[in-house]
Amino acid sequence: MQNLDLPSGLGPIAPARACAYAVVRRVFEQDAWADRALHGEAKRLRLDARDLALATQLSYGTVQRMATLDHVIERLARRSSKKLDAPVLAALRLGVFQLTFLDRVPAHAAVGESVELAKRDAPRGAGLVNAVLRRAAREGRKIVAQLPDRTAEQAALRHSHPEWIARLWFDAFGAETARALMAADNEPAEPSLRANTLKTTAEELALRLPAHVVDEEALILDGPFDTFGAPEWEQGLLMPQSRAAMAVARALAPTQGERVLDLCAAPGGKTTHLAALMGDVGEIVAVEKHPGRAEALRATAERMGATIVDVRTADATHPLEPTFDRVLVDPPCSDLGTLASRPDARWRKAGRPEALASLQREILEAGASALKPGGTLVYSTCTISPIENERVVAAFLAAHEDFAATDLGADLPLWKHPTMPQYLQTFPHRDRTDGFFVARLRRRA
Ligand SMILES: C[S@@+](CC[C@H](N)C(=O)[O-])C[C@H]1O[C@@H](n2cnc3c(N)ncnc32)[C@H](O)[C@@H]1O
Repeated sequence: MQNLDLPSGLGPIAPARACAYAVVRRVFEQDAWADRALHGEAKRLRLDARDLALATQLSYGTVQRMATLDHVIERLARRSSKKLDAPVLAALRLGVFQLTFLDRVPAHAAVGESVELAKRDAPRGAGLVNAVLRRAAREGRKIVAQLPDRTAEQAALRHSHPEWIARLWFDAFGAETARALMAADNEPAEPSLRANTLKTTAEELALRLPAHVVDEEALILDGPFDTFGAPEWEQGLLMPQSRAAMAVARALAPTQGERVLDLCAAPGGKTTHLAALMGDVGEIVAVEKHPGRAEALRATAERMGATIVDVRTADATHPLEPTFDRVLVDPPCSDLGTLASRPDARWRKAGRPEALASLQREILEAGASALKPGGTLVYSTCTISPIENERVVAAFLAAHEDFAATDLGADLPLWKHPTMPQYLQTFPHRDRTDGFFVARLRRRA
């Protein structure tokens, strides 16, 4: 593995581009998570909030558009991208992204700085980077505009998704919706935050941050803001969370003094939301299988002042005694509703919704076993995949006569599922938030 550290004193390379280049290399060469790599590189290069915003746009966009960018590179370089040295490929991807998909980047900056980046890490490839990017400045947009997207395979290349995702959405929702979903995944995610009402209010936070208030908890950022570097984060005043994710704890609607079970709880966006809705009065048992993630969840609960959270490191597939008033089941899923905010996720998933569905069914069964008669259970995923959503709930209801779905679509009519209006299904292209599925079930008293 080559050393990815950039030399200090970056000369003519803008810090945001240096950061984006390092992030792109870490994601594709070291299998790093894009958000963590970005956070680390931004800190190392001491980016201010404005440069961090640009570095985010450049690195996330380049990672998301990888398949389309490689197509352009291969056409212009007349060779397979697999044959290119890693630093050359990273510099080309970053350069072609800017020249082909961004409007306000001067071509000389996109070309010149990519050449400089390649020169430092792979000097012999700099000439190729220069030649390909000069052609990309003239021809890149046309090559992309001419890509067809009639079939799922074509749409996968045009909108830079793995073919299995394109096929899943073509089959489930038809070509038009599938294309719109994929296009939305390549746009920046809505930058929303939840005010931790145990410590502050959305109104108070809006006075401190570049953000406007959506409702009593939700805010949307209007300008650059380094969330994880901000004192408000350290003080536990906020949680980055999509508006769709906020609907989950609200659907469960716990009240003060209740005993609540949260299965598959880390990193804890919903656990801490449940605690806030309960005014930190009652009990939340938060179950997480992975010890490191469970430990991080404890730290998050503490930072956010959620003292009623009892984190247990355990397997959520194990049945429990029916002692809980409310249960949240938020199992692992294919994450297809969050591809805009997790740019590398689409390239990681091996296309195994069936295997996930069987784990989801097991965890839902265990959650149901823990619910008191008369209690409420919410099943949620951050994916757009009928086999993991509607079908899991349908199979569960068919096997459990004492459970019935209660009408969530009536509470949130704009987000109701297109064909099963008792459930919620958000769509990034339609709702400008993550794609979540939420079902609320009641156990007969
Ligand atoms: C979709 S995430 C949960 C997100 C979380 N509810 C939140 O709002 O922040 C799924 C979590 O389930 C955990 N997990 C996976 N399999 C599990 C199992 N069998 N038992 C308990 N937790 C599990 C994963 O480690 C991951 O943290």
